[in-house]
Amino acid sequence: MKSHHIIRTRVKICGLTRESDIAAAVTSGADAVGFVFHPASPRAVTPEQAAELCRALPPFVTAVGLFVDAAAETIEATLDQVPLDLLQFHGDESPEFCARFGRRWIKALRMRPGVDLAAERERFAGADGLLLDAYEPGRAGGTGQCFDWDRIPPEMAPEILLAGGLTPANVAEAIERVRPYGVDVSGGVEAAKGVKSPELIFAFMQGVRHGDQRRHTPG
Ligand SMILES: O=C(O)c1ccccc1NCC(=O)[C@H](O)[C@H](O)COP(=O)(O)O
Repeated sequence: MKSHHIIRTRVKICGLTRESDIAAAVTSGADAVGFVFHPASPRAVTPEQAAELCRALPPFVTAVGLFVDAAAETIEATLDQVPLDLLQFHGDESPEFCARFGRRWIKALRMRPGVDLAAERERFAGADGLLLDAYEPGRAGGTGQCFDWDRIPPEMAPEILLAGGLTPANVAEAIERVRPYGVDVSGGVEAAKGVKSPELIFAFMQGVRHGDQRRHTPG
């Protein structure tokens, strides 16, 4: 992914399951919505459900499909049914696997101890973006946990999507400190697992706007 001089942090709301979630994300100004095609997740949707939810999406809002070490046939069958703009690979997929679907794709990297971000960035140079998420042993993602943002090399920040434990209360600080290309949230805007809260989505988007003001206010 190319580095950009960012004046507005992009936002993806992940794990939407209902049409009212889409309405809240869209009306609050989210750039992207994520559908989790990982059966073990409490936010999982079927291709049929996701196709229906995509019908509620207006132009200029990106539909992202999230997979965790899914079989190629499963992903292809999903793509046959759902008009996804972008694939998000959240498991141990290789760069070659991620690229084989002829779609734009991003790779999630879990911030396990000792992860070599420079090496991962080189390995996934063909990705359209890298999403950094918290590491919790035995869980693939959506942990609701933050990782230490100081582990992100500043020169990488304009290319990354920051995820993991973001909430309306901490997103402004995250943006000011990390200065990422975008932020990604799931649990922080939920009333219960898999049930998004319109109020929390609006509050999160307000937090992003505050963060954007702070990232451009000289120290
Ligand atoms: O949401 C899940 O349940 C999930 C399960 C397995 C892999 C990834 C999953 N979600 C990924 C995301 O929703 C986000 O990319 C990110 O992890 C943010 O989650 P959160 O910490 O809850 O904000």
